[in-house]
Amino acid sequence: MTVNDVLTVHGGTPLHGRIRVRGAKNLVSKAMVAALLGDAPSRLYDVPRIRDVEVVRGLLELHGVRVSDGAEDGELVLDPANVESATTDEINVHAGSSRIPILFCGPLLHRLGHAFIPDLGGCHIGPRPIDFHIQALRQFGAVVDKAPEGMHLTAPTGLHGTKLELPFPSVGATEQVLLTAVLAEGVTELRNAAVEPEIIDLICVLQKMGAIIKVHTDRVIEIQGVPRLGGYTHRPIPDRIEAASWAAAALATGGDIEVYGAEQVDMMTFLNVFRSVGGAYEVTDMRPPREGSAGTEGKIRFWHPGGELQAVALETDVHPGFMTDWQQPLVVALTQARGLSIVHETVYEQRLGYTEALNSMGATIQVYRDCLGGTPCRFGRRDFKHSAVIAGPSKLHAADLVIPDLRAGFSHLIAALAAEGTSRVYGVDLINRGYEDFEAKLAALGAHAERA
Ligand SMILES: CC(=O)N[C@H]1[C@@H](OP(=O)(O)OP(=O)(O)OC[C@H]2O[C@@H](n3ccc(=O)[nH]c3=O)[C@H](O)[C@@H]2O)O[C@H](CO)[C@@H](O)[C@@H]1O
Ligand SMILES: C=C(OP(=O)(O)O)C(=O)O
Repeated sequence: MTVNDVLTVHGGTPLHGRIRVRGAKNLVSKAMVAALLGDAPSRLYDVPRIRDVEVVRGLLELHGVRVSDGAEDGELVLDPANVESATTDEINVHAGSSRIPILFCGPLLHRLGHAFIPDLGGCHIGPRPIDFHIQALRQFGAVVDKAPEGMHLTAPTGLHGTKLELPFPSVGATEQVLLTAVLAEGVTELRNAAVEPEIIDLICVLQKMGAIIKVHTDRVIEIQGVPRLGGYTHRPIPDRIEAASWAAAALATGGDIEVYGAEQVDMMTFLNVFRSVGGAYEVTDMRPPREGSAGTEGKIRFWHPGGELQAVALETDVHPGFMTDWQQPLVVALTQARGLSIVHETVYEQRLGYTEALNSMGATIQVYRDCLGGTPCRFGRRDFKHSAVIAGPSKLHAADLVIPDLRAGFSHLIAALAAEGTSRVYGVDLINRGYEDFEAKLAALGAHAERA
């Protein structure tokens, strides 16, 4: 953290105005990796300027992919004509910066026959093992060696389709299988796959490149390996996590925010909870251009309609459940709801640590080891405080806060904006990992915040 990595936030002003979300962090970075699999350039639109994109761009360039900006703002052209090896030292510059490097395994094995993967970064919200990834890669025929400096992989006899079943519908492991299976010889069947909208969008990207992928019911995905893939041209799904984060900010501060680019279909579960808490929203669909009239972009307007917010019980879950990344920002709004809200976090075992900071601002949140909900969960009767009871409404007051991870960071920011007085939020640069231009957006919404 640098001395300048601090935001002074003067709270108590409702956020009002409009912002725009671009391509989803959790799709864009994977689509960029997918470009490695093609033998022709790919074109990706609406790429946000966020840290994870910079990391993936750096790693691709180290491996010989020419990445250039296209004519449109946010357009990237990725040319994999000269894929080449990079040294472990060069790659390790990106150690600890993102989770995406693990997805380079399959594409690099296909293109180079070997791969080196640095230690992963990402949010500290539990141990986040990669055992499903390694097990899957081994089943495809990869030899995986873990070393102190990172992970080395080879594929002495190539990669071959296989039958897999994930112990939990992991997003990353499903992507790992997709990015490996598309060029593997033969058929791959993946059971208990994740089916998040970002996964479906990645499948669309791969299909545009020439892949054959069937999504069956009951979380089964079948991939028919093909001998070659071309490039793609793709406009990604919008960032539903960022959209929900601004929605939570509108509710917590008593404000009114129009989120351009937000799409209802990917946010249905969030919208139901938002309405149950007492938030109001209005969906305006995108209008395609017609003869004589320009098209208009879709948006969702989120606002606090006045009156009291109501407590809710919610459980985070894999899609189509309530997404775990929506949890932290929404909990800030729940501190303003009357009654006892219950949150059962079933995806990550340690994603409630940030509630201590909210308590230091006047919230009343108690965390429990028990499962406070009916969704079967891997963390019950173990030493993980993964359920929370939030008693509200609480008057929040200013505090000094240190940002622990991306979504908790955004929730600290919302809490500081909702609180009376002036807070200092340390480590705000972490928020750039997943929220494009968040300081400019805050200013556009009328927030009073300045660096240091
Ligand atoms: C870059 C990206 O897209 N990040 C998203 C992705 O993370 P990521 O892909 O890392 O999340 P996973 O879906 O893989 O993780 C879900 C759960 O499975 C466990 N697990 C996962 C892999 C494994 O090999 N072993 C294992 O035990 C994890 O510890 C976690 O408890 O999906 C998460 C769940 O929607 C989101 O919160 C993250 O924003
Ligand atoms: C957990 C998250 O991301 P990552 O997997 O990149 O750490 C997130 O975006 O909230």
